[in-house]
Amino acid sequence: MAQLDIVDVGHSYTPGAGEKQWALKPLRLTFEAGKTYALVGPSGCGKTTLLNILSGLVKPSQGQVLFDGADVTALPTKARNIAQVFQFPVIYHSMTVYENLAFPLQCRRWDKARIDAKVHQVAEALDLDDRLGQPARRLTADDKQLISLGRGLVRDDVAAVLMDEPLTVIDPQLKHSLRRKIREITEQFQPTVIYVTHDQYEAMSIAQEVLVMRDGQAMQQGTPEQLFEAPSSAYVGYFIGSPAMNFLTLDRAHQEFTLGGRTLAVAWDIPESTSEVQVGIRPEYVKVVTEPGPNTFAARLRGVQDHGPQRVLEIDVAGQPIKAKVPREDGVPAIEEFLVHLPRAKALPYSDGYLVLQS
Ligand SMILES: Nc1ncnc2c1ncn2[C@@H]1O[C@H](COP(=O)(O)OP(=O)(O)OP(=O)(O)O)[C@@H](O)[C@H]1O
Repeated sequence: MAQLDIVDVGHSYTPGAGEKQWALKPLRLTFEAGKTYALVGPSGCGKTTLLNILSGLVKPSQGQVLFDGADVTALPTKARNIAQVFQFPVIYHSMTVYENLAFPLQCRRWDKARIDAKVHQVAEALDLDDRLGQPARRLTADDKQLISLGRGLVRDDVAAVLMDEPLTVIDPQLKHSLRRKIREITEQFQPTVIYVTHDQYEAMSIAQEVLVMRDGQAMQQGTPEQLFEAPSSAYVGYFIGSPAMNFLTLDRAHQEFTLGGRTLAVAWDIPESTSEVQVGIRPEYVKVVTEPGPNTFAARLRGVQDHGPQRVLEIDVAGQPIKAKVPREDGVPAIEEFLVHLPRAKALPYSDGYLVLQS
């Protein structure tokens, strides 16, 4: 498995049209060997373009693609030694499940015993071991896609496994277990995986690192925890997490920040020249409390959404709408006006849509 580096890679499908036409704005990225990465973002943000640049399907307008330090930018897909899994299963219907999994290894002239051991290992990980003798054409679309995944993961000599929305055809009921299976398999076999999805849950549950994209730009790369706890922009705060992160506009006098006339006790040091400051706080950290104290603010209940084991309270604080995600057993505040606590450690400063970094 290889480390993949993107060095000042940018791409425009309309060469010569200028910067505004970038499908992928020039960027530098490193995908470390043996890790699983998700590229996530809305339709048209450049995920597939980046994946296709890695696979060699698209030659970038500028920059270099390195596999373990070797420049592969000019190499075609076939010469890059990668495995690809697409939205729809790519399998041989005339072959059995076993033959489908063994085929890429036979092509690489592995000996029979080694192929047999590997096929059984991967089939077991995918829960396909009881169906190895079945003709692949008889399988459901879900199981066919499992074989596609298996074929991608069976070769441990590939530089990387590139997956483009591989769970699109999967029954929603099965998606959850398949995500878990992909996570288990990648932990077991440790391939370098680049996984494209527009679904934040999929990205956060499968990948060790997630790259959030917007308009051909990498907005933030980090672990699921980093993206949740410290979004570097309001965009990432909105895109990751459900409901989205709350943003409340503050009044300020030098380094004193207030909300509806009450002080928000935070240890921020924000330049005076910084325009409008907002506090960003995840709905999970907004707590309904009964006793006034530091960082408690008067709140008014506007509505309640039922999210199964949790409830989302729609609240007004100082005339601004926010949401609180609370365990179901906490119940709904019995009165329309109550207090919410915004914990200092979870309150982050934003200005002009970006996190204001603290020294
Ligand atoms: N072959 C192409 N020719 C011209 N423009 C293209 C081509 N492929 C993609 N684009 C444009 O490049 C931009 C990025 O598209 P890309 O397919 O990489 O995004 P994406 O995030 O993968 O979206 P989706 O999830 O819809 O596939 C979009 O504006 C798209 O319209």
